[in-house]
Order: sequence, then structure tokens, then C-alpha cells
Amino acid sequence: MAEASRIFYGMLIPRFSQTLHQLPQTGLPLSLPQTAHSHGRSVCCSISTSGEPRVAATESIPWGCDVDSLENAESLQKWLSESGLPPQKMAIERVNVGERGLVALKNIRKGEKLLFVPPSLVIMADSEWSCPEAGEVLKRNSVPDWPLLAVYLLSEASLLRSSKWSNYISALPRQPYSLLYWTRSELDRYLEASQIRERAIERSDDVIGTYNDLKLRIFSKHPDLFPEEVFNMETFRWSFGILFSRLVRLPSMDGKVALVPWADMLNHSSEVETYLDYDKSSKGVVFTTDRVYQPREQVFISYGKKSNGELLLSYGFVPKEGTNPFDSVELSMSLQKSDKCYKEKLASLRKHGLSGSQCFPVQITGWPMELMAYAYLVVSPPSMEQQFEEMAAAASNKTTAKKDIRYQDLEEQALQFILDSCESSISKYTKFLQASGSMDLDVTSPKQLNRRLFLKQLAVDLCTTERRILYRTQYILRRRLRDMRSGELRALRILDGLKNLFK
Ligand SMILES: C[S@@+](CC[C@H](N)C(=O)[O-])C[C@H]1O[C@@H](n2cnc3c(N)ncnc32)[C@H](O)[C@@H]1O
Repeated sequence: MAEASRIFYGMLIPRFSQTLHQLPQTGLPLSLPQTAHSHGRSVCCSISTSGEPRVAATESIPWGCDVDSLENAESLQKWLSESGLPPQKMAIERVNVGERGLVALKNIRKGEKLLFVPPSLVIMADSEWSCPEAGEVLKRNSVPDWPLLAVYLLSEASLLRSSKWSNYISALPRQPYSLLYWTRSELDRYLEASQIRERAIERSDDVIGTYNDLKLRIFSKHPDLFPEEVFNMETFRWSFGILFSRLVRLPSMDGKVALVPWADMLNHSSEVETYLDYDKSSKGVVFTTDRVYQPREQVFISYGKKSNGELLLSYGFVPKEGTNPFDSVELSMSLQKSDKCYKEKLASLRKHGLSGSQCFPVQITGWPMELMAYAYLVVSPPSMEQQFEEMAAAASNKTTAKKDIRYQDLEEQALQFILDSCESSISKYTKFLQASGSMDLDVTSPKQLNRRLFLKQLAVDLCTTERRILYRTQYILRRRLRDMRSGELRALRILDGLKNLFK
């Protein structure tokens, strides 16, 4: 089974229109999308299906349920069994990790295939629309898979029980946990020290840009098919929140993305290495266990080799400190504006798709060669201009470039530069963590207080784990520099001794 069946950030939202993505950031909602439901309004979504009478959905759209609701999960389970899901060795239950999850009903062996969700119960870009006209319009406009699925989910949700997926949609969380639901001021306040803040802002801008683009090009031209009560920024954020936290890439189906009801009740553990995929022999979505499970034990899969920041970004949780072997922190490094060769260095970096300020992932086990190459470039003197190009290429993510470059004469300076960047980052984390104890949460209601306390705890957990990696990096760098300098000192002493001898 291919690794990382979950999708990595960066490949997520296709950019339709660059200019739309440059629109100013609008405020994110404080909590839930302001849905028709939360206003107690009824949506009349009158949609004609080919040859059938128009379906008038006059009830409120529920947009999922409370994240720990078992009632809706039970209806989902029942509907899935009636619709062709084979009997399972697991059931949806309330769990300690992830609120709801799948729990073993019987002994499960290591290496056993589980689930077998048939394609008819999987949502993909080519799934049939309950409102075929809406689907056709999107396809005619070549809307890519991610936004297409986001609109599909909204369209099906708006049709309530007339949609085949109504039991599935009702069991989805009304507020998916992901950074998409943090307001800009919450991101600024709680994640100031972490680079994940930038990625959350970028992602949110992408979602806003994609929505604005669809609205301009499609929704506004077909208001009968895409009424604003249903297809608006808030519902779009919900839909994207669901995709970010539940969509899987199925390697055996040419990497197609899919929502897989039932399978998407599995929570993540960094200690397992099993991923969802389509199994051609059984013709269903499965995963193969890599350990045994006793009855009543929660069963896990892996959402991919993701850092704690990436897990918070898409799924809204942070694993316990020290439990994620794939954890990393983005270390930011910049060219110095005072550098005599600033322009030349920047030109070399740009040529290789990099900029004057760049982030590199640092793990507890070390840092990538690209980071070292970038540091060489930053500290190199004008006399090394001929090598700028080679350094920039090695710092880029081009796999064809030679990565393991080494400049002995620059080594100490480069390591010192990385240490300085690392220490400046540590001090930001420390500032936040020290202030977090007495931070004014600026709330006006108990509900807001709970939310802010929850977000703050997530931020504290993330910052603690990220700072821990930086502390380790700082320790290694200091030791290396000390060894290097004491070695140099010894060499200098020997040289002095020799000089005295000759005198
Ligand atoms: C694919 S869904 C899994 C099912 C989900 N628990 C539910 O009840 O709908 C992903 C969501 O589950 C939760 N989750 C998954 N793994 C988790 C973990 N290890 N710790 C905490 N929450 C987890 C997060 O809220 C995440 O956004």
C-alpha cells in the first residue's frame, strides 16, 4: 500500500485565478458557518432532476452533527449495511482519541484486510449528482476535483433526504477541526511563533479565492442551481474543512481522491503504518492491519508521515509530545539585506525557485542538506560568486541538483548562522509559551471561553513540540561548533609552538 494516502498540503487547491487569490483577507467566522440552520431559516432549494419532479427541500440543512454524536453515526452504520457494506469487525463508538472512532468488536489479526467499502459507497469526482444539471455545469467549466467535490457535498447536503448521501452527510462533523476554522486574529495570537500560521493563512486565502472564482464564473450565472443560501463562503469553508480532514488519495485508483464513508471514521496514530487504498481483488477500499487488536480496542490508520503542525493544519489535533516520529519544525532563514552580494545571491535563489527568505523542515534527528546549502550561500563572501549558483541549486528541491556540497572554509560560519536562526526562533516560542499562562483570552461568553481555551491548549501543545526539536538542534549545533573551535584552537597552538621553535 502506498504511503501517504492522505493528501499533502501544497497539492490541494488548484489556483483558478491568481488575481482572485490576491483579494484582501476577509474575516473568518468565529465558530460555526452561519448556516441556514444556525439562523433557523429554511432553505428552499428547488432543483430539477432530469425527468423527475423538482425536489423542494424546505427543512433546514443540518450541515452535519456535533462531532461526538453517536446517534447520527448509528444511522450511518445502518444505512451503510443496507446499502452494501459487508459486515464489519469494527463499530463506530465514542473513543478517547478522536472523539468518535472505529473500535474492534472481535480479535483482529496482524495483516488482516478490513473494511471493503464498495465503490458504490465512495464519493469521487465522477460520482453521480442528485442534481445532474449542477454537476454538468461544473464539468463543462472544467472545475478541478477538490472544488468540484466541495460543491458536490454542498449540493447533496442541500437536498437533504433526497440525496443518497444524506445519512453520511448527517454524520459528518458540523464543525470540522482544522485551522480553516480559526479566525485571523486567533492564528496571529496563538500561532505567532510557528510557521504553520503562514500555511493556515495561505490555505484560507486559497479557499476564499477558489470560492470567489466559482461564484464569479459559475454560481452567479446559474443562481437557480447554486442559490447563495446554500453556496456561500461559510458553507464552502465547511465543505473544504470536511475535505481537508477526510479526503483520501487512493494510490491503486491512479491517485484519485475520495471520501470513503465508514473508513473516514478511523482516527490517526503515528505508531501505525497502514493506509487506505482500493483493493482490486476484493473491489473495495481496504486497509491491512499492521498489529493485532483486542475486542474493544480502538483501531487506527496513518494519515501520512506528517508533522504535528501539518496534523493541526488539516485535522485540528496535535499528537502527544514525543509520539510522532515524523514531527518536524519549519526553520526560517533569510539572506541578509546588508550583504554586499545580496542581489546576486537573490538572483541565484530565484533562478532555482527559492526566495530571500526560506523555510526548511528540521527534525529531531537533524536537518536537510538543502538547509545547509542555503546557509552556505548566505554566509559566502563575494570571492565565491562563482559558486552561488551551485549553492542555490543544492538548496532547491530539484532532485537533479547535487545536494551534498561542502565548503570546509565556510562550515563554521554556516553552522553559526543556522544556530542564530534557530535561537531566534526558540526565543519566539519561549515568549509565546511564557505569555500563554497569563494570556487574556478576550472573550465575552462561556462558549467563547471554552473555544479559546481549547485553541490555546492546541497552540501550547504545538509550540512545545516544535520548540523541543529546536532545542535539540541548538544542542547539536553548539556541540559541533565547540568541537570545531577547540580543534582549530589546538591547531593554532601547535602552529604557535612550531613558530616559537623556529624563532
Ligand atoms: C477522518 S476523521 C476521523 C473520524 C472522526 N473522529 C469523527 O468522529 O468524525 C478525522 C478527524 O478525527 C479526529 N482525529 C483523528 N485522529 C486523531 C487523533 N490521533 N487525535 C485527536 N483527534 C483525532 C480529528 O478531529 C480529525 O479532524
